[in-house]
Amino acid sequence: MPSMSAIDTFDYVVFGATGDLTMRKLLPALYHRFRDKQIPETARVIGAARSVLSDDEYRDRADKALRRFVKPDALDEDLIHRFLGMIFYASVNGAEADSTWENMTRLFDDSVADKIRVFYLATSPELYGRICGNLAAKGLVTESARVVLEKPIGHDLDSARAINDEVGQYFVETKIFRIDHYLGKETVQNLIALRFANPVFARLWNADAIDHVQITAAETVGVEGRGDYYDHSGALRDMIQNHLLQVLCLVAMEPPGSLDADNLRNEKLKVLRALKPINAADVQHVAVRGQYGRGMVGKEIVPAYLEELGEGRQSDTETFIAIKAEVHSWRWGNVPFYLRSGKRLPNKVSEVVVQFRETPWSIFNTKLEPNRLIIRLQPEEGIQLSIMSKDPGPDGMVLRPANIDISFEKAFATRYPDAYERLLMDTVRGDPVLFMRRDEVEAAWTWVEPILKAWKEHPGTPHHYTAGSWGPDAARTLIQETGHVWHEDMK
Ligand SMILES: NC(=O)C1=CN([C@@H]2O[C@H](COP(=O)(O)OP(=O)(O)OC[C@H]3O[C@@H](n4cnc5c(N)ncnc54)[C@H](OP(=O)(O)O)[C@@H]3O)[C@@H](O)[C@H]2O)C=CC1
Ligand SMILES: O=C1O[C@H](COP(=O)(O)O)[C@@H](O)[C@H](O)[C@H]1O
Repeated sequence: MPSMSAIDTFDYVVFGATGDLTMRKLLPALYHRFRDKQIPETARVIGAARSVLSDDEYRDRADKALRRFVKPDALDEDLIHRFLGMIFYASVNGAEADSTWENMTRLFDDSVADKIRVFYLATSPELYGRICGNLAAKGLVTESARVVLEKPIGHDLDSARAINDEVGQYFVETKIFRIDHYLGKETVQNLIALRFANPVFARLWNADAIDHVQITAAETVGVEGRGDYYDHSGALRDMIQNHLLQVLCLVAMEPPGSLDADNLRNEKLKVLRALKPINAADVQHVAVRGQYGRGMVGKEIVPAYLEELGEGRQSDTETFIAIKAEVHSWRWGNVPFYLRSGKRLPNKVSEVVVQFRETPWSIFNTKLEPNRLIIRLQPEEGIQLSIMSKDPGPDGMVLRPANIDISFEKAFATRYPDAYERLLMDTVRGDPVLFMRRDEVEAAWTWVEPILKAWKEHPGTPHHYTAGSWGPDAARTLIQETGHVWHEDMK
């Protein structure tokens, strides 16, 4: 995979330039790359949205966003000033052919034909096809142009296919970058290193040695200002269909022949296609959905989901989900993969827990805990291996679990770039290895679709959980049925 070396100059056009994602993630990511001298000063960032703003008015918003979302120690007045000078704004409705496209096209009048041009679509996905069609009709899609599609790609399999078909009319697959920011996280990429650069794990990575795997993405936040989007989406679409399934793929895939994009993505695709299909009758046994009520996260009393949505709103959208998945392959036999994600949980933590099988026989009086490999994706990125160890002392062979603990922060003493920094640079480089191919996205939708359908046909109320707890009791029961416990309950 490529390193963070200087990249060629480019024009980066962001549709959705006034939105939350651009302000919170994209502009800070570009600023950081500029600060590290990766982006040349001849590059341009062109914001596009319907709001009518001058370049300076938009720069003013960008300035505020940087001061709010970049850590103070990375803010430098001279750098900010120079970075803002690279930003332009075009007021245009990307979905309308007869909108004010001249605001954008004039910015390219003098542009060199082969300058790299990236169109990043940070709008609602229903607009992707129309925006691409209009870009093509206005002559903006040059040989060196590529398009970045934010997740979610669609709302279900049909809409994902429709978006892929539409965008595919204007960009060939190799020029389409479907972003899943989890793949840009250093620790998620490190799963590949852990598995394929360390034979000690490689030889144990199968059903003979592994009892089960837990993949958790827990958040303390609620839906913040994104209630309208979230209520239409829910945790299954928002987190499982993309981020957690991508992590599962990296944990479960066979070794790719190389790190070439298609080799890697072919292996991930095989995992998605090997997931045991969930039929309608199974849904209630393998998937638990929950919605948070009022509670306490840390020291803060927080409102219920319905209160956050707004007065009088009713909703059966899930803010928590736990699923038992199985990968039907020789390697994984009957190893359950438990996936779990939720908002308003006690801690912000994303992790993979690989629990190994118990010893076949014990010569000790102490109960032996199974070995566990905990890959902490965020925060406090690192790896922990819990092993049974002799308790020091004269009392004989008393054993207790102890941890081999690697903190990446201590081991590598470096700043962890935000996932978007890496991914945005890859879109300029034209490197698709950390982006989802069309068939992967559609395979992921194919797997989650029966759950979505079952919930639609039998709406029911999601299980209640109190904000600040680890989700509904039913999630505990789901995993206990196969004799397992969630990681936080093991302690
Ligand atoms: N926010 C986040 O943390 C994440 C967001 N995403 C995805 O990114 C996308 C954007 O999310 P977010 O920033 O939160 O959304 P927002 O609602 O905050 O922003 C939407 C943006 O799109 C612009 N817009 C809407 N319609 C048009 C149009 N017809 N032509 C041009 N611009 C338009 C809006 O500006 P205006 O009204 O001025 O046109 C605004 O800038 C969504 O697909 C979301 O699911 C994915 C992961 C995380
Ligand atoms: O894509 C999304 O991810 C975030 C969680 O990302 P993380 O990097 O903080 O783990 C989630 O809050 C949001 O709802 C979802 O759309």
